[in-house]
Amino acid sequence: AYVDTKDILDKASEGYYGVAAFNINNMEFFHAILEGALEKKSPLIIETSEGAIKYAGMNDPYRGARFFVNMIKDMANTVDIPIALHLDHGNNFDIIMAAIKAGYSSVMIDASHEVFEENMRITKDIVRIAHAAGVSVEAELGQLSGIEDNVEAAENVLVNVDEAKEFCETTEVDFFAPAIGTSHGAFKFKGEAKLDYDRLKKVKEVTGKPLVLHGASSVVQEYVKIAEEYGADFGGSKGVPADVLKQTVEYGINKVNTDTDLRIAYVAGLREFLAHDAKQFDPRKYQRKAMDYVKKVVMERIDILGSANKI
Ligand SMILES: O=C(COP(=O)(O)O)N(O)CCCOP(=O)(O)O
Ligand SMILES: [Zn+2]
Repeated sequence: AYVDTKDILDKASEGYYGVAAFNINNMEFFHAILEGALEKKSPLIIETSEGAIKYAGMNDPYRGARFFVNMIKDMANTVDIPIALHLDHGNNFDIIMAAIKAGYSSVMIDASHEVFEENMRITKDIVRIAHAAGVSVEAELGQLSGIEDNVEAAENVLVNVDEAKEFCETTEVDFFAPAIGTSHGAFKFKGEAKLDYDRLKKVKEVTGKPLVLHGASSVVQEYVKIAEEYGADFGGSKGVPADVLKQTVEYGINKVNTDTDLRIAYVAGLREFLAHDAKQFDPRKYQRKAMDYVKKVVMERIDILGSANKI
């Protein structure tokens, strides 16, 4: 069934387990993810960034938003796991409105690069509009290093616990993303993967909200190696280890954003298949291994986060 993201995350917060939010840009990733979630009987959050919506809509965001809603809502209403569709890193007002109008379950307003008061003001406005339309809202405090909402953030700015308390009370966001040391992409840490667990625990205590971890991919070396065997160069790649991920769930993380792990698994499968089969040109065949690797990563992640059989 097609559900509100808030419903999935309130249950996860109650039960102290994590639900992965998988990013997609096309049909094949959606199918591979869905196969995995169905096999694990896990609730499923599908999310699309503004880039994904522009990509699917051939630069018409409302068309892109409708494409994803039609594909996902229709499928969701024919299967018996709860599925929500979330706008990830909403930054552009028109794209947030397009997602709400098209029928997304929830939207993220990411004004985390603004000063605190401004982030709060903008978020409060979006919450009012989204709630009036029955759509739940995510927002973020602090910054992940690397590219975020098209803004180059030089280094990590960790969430301030007192600000988090005031922010969540004032804006009434439904779920909240505290920056605790992760970053987007495949090169998250120079040295050891260290997250600020103490800060996370305090944010959970003072906000009581379902919490979101951005930049949560583990950068699974099994697939990095396969991709590199067939020509990829992912040297120096490092993600959030599974045991660290489990710790964050124990301290209150409930939505776990995962994009890079799926991208690496897919490109590993594609490279491997094409290196061994010089004759195949049917996209339903030459993408299958790539989709199988994505499905495997999805199922492994569901086991790590504890959302199997939680439907
Ligand atoms: O937090 C994450 C993913 O983190 P990951 O890189 O660790 O998978 N996300 O919000 C995914 C952001 C994807 O944006 P874009 O489509 O513009 O590349
Ligand atoms: Zn993110």
